[in-house]
Amino acid sequence: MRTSIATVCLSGTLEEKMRACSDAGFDGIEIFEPDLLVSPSSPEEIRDLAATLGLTLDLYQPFRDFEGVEEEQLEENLRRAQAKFALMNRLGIDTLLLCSNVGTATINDDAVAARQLRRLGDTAARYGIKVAYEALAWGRYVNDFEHAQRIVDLADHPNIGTCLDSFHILSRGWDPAAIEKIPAGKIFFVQLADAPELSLDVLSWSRHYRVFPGEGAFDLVGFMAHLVRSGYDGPVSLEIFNDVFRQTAEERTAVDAMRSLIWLEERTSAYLAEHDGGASYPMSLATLPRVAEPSGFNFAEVKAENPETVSTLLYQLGFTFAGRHRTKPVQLWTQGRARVIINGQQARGMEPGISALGLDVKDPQAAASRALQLRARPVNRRSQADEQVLQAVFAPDSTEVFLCEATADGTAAWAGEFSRPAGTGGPEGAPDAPDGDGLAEPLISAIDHINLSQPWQHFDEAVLFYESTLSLAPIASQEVPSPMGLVRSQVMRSVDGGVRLALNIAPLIVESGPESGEYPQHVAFASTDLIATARRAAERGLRFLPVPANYYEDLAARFRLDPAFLSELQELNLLYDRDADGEFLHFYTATVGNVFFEVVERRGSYDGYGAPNAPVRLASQYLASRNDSRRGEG
Ligand SMILES: O=C(O)c1ccc(O)c(O)c1
Ligand SMILES: [Mg+2]
Repeated sequence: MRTSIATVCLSGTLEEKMRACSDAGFDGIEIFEPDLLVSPSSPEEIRDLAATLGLTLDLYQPFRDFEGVEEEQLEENLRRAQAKFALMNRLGIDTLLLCSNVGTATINDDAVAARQLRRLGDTAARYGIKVAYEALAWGRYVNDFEHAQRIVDLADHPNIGTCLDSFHILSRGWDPAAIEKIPAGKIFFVQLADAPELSLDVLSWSRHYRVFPGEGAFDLVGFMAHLVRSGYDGPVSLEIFNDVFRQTAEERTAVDAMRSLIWLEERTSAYLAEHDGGASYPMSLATLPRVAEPSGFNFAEVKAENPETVSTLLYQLGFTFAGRHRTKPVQLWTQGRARVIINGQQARGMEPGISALGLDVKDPQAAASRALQLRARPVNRRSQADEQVLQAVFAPDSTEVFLCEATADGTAAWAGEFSRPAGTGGPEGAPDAPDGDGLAEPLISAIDHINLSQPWQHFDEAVLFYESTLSLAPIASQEVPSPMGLVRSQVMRSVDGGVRLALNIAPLIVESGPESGEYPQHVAFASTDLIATARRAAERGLRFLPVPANYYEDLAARFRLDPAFLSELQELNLLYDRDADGEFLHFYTATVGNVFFEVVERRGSYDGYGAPNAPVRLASQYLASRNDSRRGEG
């Protein structure tokens, strides 16, 4: 598949955009006319730069408001087109995008539009140029790709064909299956865009909210399948009008864009293999190493200059100090299959915070290879010759994601690098935890989920990253009110729930709030007996996140709870939720730096995260941080 991207997707100058597209690995670009008009480079210089960068110049766009006009206006439009054809000859671009008329059309007659397009085709032919006619979703008379195709058919000119744009087709609800009926030779260009579901006029939706494939709600795999079946084999180009992308560093957006196309190509290939058997088509689709979804969390890592700020909480939650790393200032704390690494390296002056997570995968090499092919940035951590070489990549928010080998017995292959000298207690400053706590089974069995706050600008990118590189699927997102703003929460999970990541857009109060990316994040542990876990933690002096009495009055009103149970919840600052599938009990620790912990117990088949309780947590944390900063001032 030949990949292309419109320069309108990116920030920067035309020259910067071109370099970013080349670096990200695109085959070609569409030049968006306003980008050329403001460039100090001549058309010839742009042509040379493209050649140097190894980019093809696939399309010049957009040409507007041509057809369906009175005769006098048509002559004017042809003159205007001729000037652009001459310019395109200098650029070395052979295809022009013509949008269906949104402004000057006064004649609603396909025969007239077709006749006028034929005249345009005659002029274009003299310059060796093809015109790709695109039905804009808000076109005056032509807003449906099948209608545009009928006009192209009527025009019946070798230099007049169609441009298909997934946004205009899917936003209007047109059936993309009709693409298969268009003769491949008549599809001159294809543009792709995804978009979130919004109730908005199509023009505003298109100009501000388009996103890369996989970041929105459109079925682009289905769209691509129809396109491939049509026999089309030209460029597949991204055309994303998005306010955020236009403000983001162009290198970053170009990588996000490339990832979306690589992923879409793979998905389309898999879809066609499943639905069309061995059929072969002119467009060849590249695939990636197929990897199974991760089966669980291998570890969570917290960076902390003073490890005891974090290890104290872990001890109170019943974790055991499992040892110190042979060569680094790194501690391992475990309970059941839950492992938390406290990393003191390069942590000077930093608030404690989640720095890495490990996922259990079947084949770490294959998983890493897939992630790298999807343009993930590799993490290069120095390791000794006799240590496990761990595969890791950076998530968009810079969290390091380690791809670890899943073991049948739930042990970690790297754990042997940690040891606890015999006869010694816990690490200095942290209380020791007696092994096993005298219990047959640990109360905490595993990491249930990890919650990462995302800078709002990179939220869509993060969703696509986790879906494409790690095969986690997004479930419907939720909005939770907090005193600092609405928090959008998007859970990405494996099918069996072994891995659950909750991505939150961190609300920001610009003057006094935490910096983006420093909003507290948390690790949630699964307990088999939440009340016992909480009692032990209380005995060990845990600072629970306080829950207001109003909450428990509301609980009593909503659920008929046994009064003794209710007062036990209240006494321990526990939260409660129930749905048709089961019950959910949970509590939160106080926050240290930028991290806190949660413990959850799922009863029955409860599969959520206690969303109705999230506002309580956010408000309580807000209050606690206010009090902390007031104490700091006094
Ligand atoms: O919003 C527009 O004007 C516009 C221009 C060119 C396109 O290809 C398109 O899809 C939209
Ligand atoms: Mg378009």
